[in-house]
Amino acid sequence: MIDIKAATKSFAGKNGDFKAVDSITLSIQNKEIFGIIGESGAGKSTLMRFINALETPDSGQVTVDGTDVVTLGKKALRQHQKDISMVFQHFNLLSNKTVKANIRLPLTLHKYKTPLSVDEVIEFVGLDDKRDSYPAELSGGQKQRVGIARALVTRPKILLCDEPTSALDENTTDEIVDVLRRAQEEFDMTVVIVTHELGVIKQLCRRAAVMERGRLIDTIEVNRSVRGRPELSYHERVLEVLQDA
Ligand SMILES: Nc1ncnc2c1ncn2[C@@H]1O[C@H](COP(=O)(O)OP(=O)(O)OP(=O)(O)O)[C@@H](O)[C@H]1O
Repeated sequence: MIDIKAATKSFAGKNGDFKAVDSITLSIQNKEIFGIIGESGAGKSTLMRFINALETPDSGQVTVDGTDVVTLGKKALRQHQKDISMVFQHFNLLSNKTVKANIRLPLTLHKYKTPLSVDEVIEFVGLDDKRDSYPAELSGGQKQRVGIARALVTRPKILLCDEPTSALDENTTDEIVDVLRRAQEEFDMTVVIVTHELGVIKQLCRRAAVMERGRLIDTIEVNRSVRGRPELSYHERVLEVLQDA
């Protein structure tokens, strides 16, 4: 589905150019939930942004669904980007629009072949009672549900999530992880998730790439038999961590 071959991207740094992504080769399968992990600045977001061509590698190939996305013309690029949605760390909601209007926004910007209905995605993310609220009236978890609903409404083939839970507390993180897992199953998407939170990878992904200073240092099969325990309450987690139970 997604094939990245020897992709490299340099940026200008204080001490001259440096490679934010350094000759990375990676395949992500259709309908997979794939994780990209690494410390801040490792190049995770840049690598993920190759997929929807928000960044273009200086050299190497990025192929999505058989199409080389590096060389696409304007029209084909727009079509490619319409098949891909993003979920952001800080939600990127418009504060002067209601939940419903935020979710509808992509449909007002472009024509999509088979969009979902706004009501359907609002129900899917569990925000029926908040449809007329404004972002300032929502919790962080609710804001991210809006972000996910907005991403789903166009019925994307690929969902790119950039630190989707990093602004959330642990229990809310588990709820959002659950929404993302259900979304992948229900809407049959390939999901790529960039995060530095290992627990999120463990709960969601079958495989994960580990990046360090622009390089792919490992691709790991995640052992999901010992997944996190989202059923624990906040108090139980506090006891588990602080008392090492
Ligand atoms: N447009 C840009 N111009 C210059 N430098 C950039 C640009 N985009 C990213 N970088 C630099 O490239 C490196 C990798 O950035 P990237 O955002 O891909 O890392 P990351 O692993 O996602 O880190 P974080 O979790 O902090 O976002 C960083 O040093 C960053 O400052």
